[in-house]
Amino acid sequence: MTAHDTVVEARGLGRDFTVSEGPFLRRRRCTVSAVHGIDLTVRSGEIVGYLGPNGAGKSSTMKMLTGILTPTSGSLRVLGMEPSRRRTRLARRIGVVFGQRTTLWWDLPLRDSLELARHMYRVPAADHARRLGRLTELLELGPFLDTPVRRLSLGQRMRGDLTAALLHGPDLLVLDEPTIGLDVVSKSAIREFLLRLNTEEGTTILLTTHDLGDVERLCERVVVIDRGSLAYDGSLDGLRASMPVPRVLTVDLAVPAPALEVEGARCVRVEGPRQWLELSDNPAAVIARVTRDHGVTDLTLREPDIEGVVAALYRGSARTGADGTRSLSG
Ligand SMILES: Nc1ncnc2c1ncn2[C@@H]1O[C@H](COP(=O)(O)OP(=O)(O)OP(=O)(O)O)[C@@H](O)[C@H]1O
Repeated sequence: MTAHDTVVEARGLGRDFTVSEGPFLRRRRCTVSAVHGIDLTVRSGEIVGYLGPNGAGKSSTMKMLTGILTPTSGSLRVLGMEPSRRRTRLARRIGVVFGQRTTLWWDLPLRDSLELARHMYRVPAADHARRLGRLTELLELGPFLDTPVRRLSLGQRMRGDLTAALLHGPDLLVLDEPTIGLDVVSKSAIREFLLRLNTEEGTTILLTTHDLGDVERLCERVVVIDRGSLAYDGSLDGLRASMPVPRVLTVDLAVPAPALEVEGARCVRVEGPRQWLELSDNPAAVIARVTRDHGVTDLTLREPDIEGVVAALYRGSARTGADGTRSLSG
């Protein structure tokens, strides 16, 4: 596969659901449009974050990409195949991990679960042994390969699920919230592993996440979807620049004081000795001013999380990014 191969090609992709609404006996059938008019091209070797608020249509898109759901409009090709018609063939070339579900057998040792995955994907024994050896090393599975899955921690289970999804050497890895519920160390281990997988094996990765840390560490490109349609496709910096969401500095004063007046900041909340300042200047300059003029016991700087950025996008402040990224109003 060359670097310019297209892995995902969606044009005008849509999925409607028919649902019953209203009180009993007066129920009406109506159509919910979960996804509509999505144009998306993902090229080989990219890591793309697919972001959006709850109910935006992320899972529905992922299910169409993996062939679980059939689109109701538009066209979709994944690795040159129409997913819903070539689900089994496609499954041999993609890996899928849903962070909140496991594909591992609860009562079996991890090693046996992975052996079953080998049979499901019909991976030759020698290939399996080679890949399992490599993944065991990279994901440090050794200490718990013989532990039943039900006794694994969430972080260990996620490493097991990633291994199961990668043993057949897929070209595309689809991840739904891969770090949800994990502690900081486990999150970091998973992110570093995914980066290595991408750079060393060229695996294309498409992931949904609500964690800005995942996006910042992994995704050069983010695609934002809201209310079923594409809202942004470009870099994270471009997204941030196109809608500045203020950073907030929390200041703990030695003694309670009225709202601080500091150049480059605006006090938005006071609670006893603690104050929250929205910054319009660079944080270092504001921190220098605050500590020069006031007795401060602690300072915390909070970056806007991805939900905040996405929410701002839908308060109508989106513009076209300076780096050529685009944003469409939803
Ligand atoms: N099987 C279904 N039947 C009816 N409506 C559905 C079905 N699946 C999804 N929807 C609706 O489609 C819309 C998009 O849902 P989807 O699960 O794709 O969003 P999401 O972005 O993945 O949300 P979350 O972040 O909460 O998982 C929602 O309004 C949801 O209620």
